[in-house]
Amino acid sequence: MTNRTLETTSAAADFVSAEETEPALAARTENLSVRFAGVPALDRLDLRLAPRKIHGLLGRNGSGKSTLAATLAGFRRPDEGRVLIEGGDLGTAVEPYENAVATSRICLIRESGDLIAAAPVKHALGLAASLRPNWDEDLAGELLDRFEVPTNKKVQKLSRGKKSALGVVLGLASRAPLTIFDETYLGMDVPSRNLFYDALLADYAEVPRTIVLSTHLVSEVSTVLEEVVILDNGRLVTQAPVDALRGRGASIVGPAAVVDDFTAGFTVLAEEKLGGTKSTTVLGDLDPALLAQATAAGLEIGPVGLQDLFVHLTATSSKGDRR
Ligand SMILES: Nc1ncnc2c1ncn2[C@@H]1O[C@H](COP(=O)(O)OP(=O)(O)OP(=O)(O)O)[C@@H](O)[C@H]1O
Repeated sequence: MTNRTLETTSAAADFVSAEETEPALAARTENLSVRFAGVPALDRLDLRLAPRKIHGLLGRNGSGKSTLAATLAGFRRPDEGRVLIEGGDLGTAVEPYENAVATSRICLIRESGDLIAAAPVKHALGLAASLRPNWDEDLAGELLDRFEVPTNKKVQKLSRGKKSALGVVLGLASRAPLTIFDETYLGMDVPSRNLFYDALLADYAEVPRTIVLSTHLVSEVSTVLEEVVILDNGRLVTQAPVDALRGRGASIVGPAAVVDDFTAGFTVLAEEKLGGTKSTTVLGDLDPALLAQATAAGLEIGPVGLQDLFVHLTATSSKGDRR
């Protein structure tokens, strides 16, 4: 056996053992409804979050993302239906609400931070270390340095961006089998958010676990996500792997007149023109004959952008009964 084969075999073995030994939780909702003063924020949701995947929870403002995140984490009791969490050392499926063991395995980081404002940052870190069974002190230190979060300051004295960064540090270093970031990183500037995405992917590769990123910054997170849940008006619009979603349409690029000719009859999601070149994003399947025709006409075909699809799906769904 060559060295290279040996290395490959050992890397594969490491991967398999990480898959088998690292804790990760699966979650599902069954007919889940949550109402505020009788108005549904979540309306009969049935969805599944597979373990060891990075899920995007996408929706426009007020679509129910935060309510779903809080209910998944056991912060809120469903009005109807249920949330079930399973896997890891939890054994069979359990409802997280008022379940101390389950909630210690779920880390929800919210924009509000849920931190004691008057306490120093190091107090928040100490509390997380005592509550989180998988807390990684070294990772926390490394991330605090990277995001330049001062640990002696009181939480309330941090800028919005540094508070968000503290949330990211707490969320990642907790290494919880189900980790949910509810738009926490939105207070961070673009370079810091990029640092977050890099840190998330690097740590996820080391300790694969179930991650949920709730956001409306769809294009920015699209390269990080494996699975997507789209909500609108408290209802599930779609749930699918990112690749499958991207296959629901295509972007066609080429000379404007040729693109217009080719895309006539398709539902157009987006159009962009630069000089004589045009890019049109369409919905629908391009069969092999059409693809061959496009290539012969000198057109370039690519997958549909997640953002274009998101805008289309939520716009269509919102035409119904808005609350
Ligand atoms: N505590 C509350 N009291 C009353 N209504 C609420 C409460 N929390 C949420 N809602 C309502 O529930 C619906 C869903 O809100 P939610 O915050 O879950 O949406 P979201 O997708 O997270 O929105 P955003 O992207 O703006 O944060 C909205 O209509 C909102 O007004």
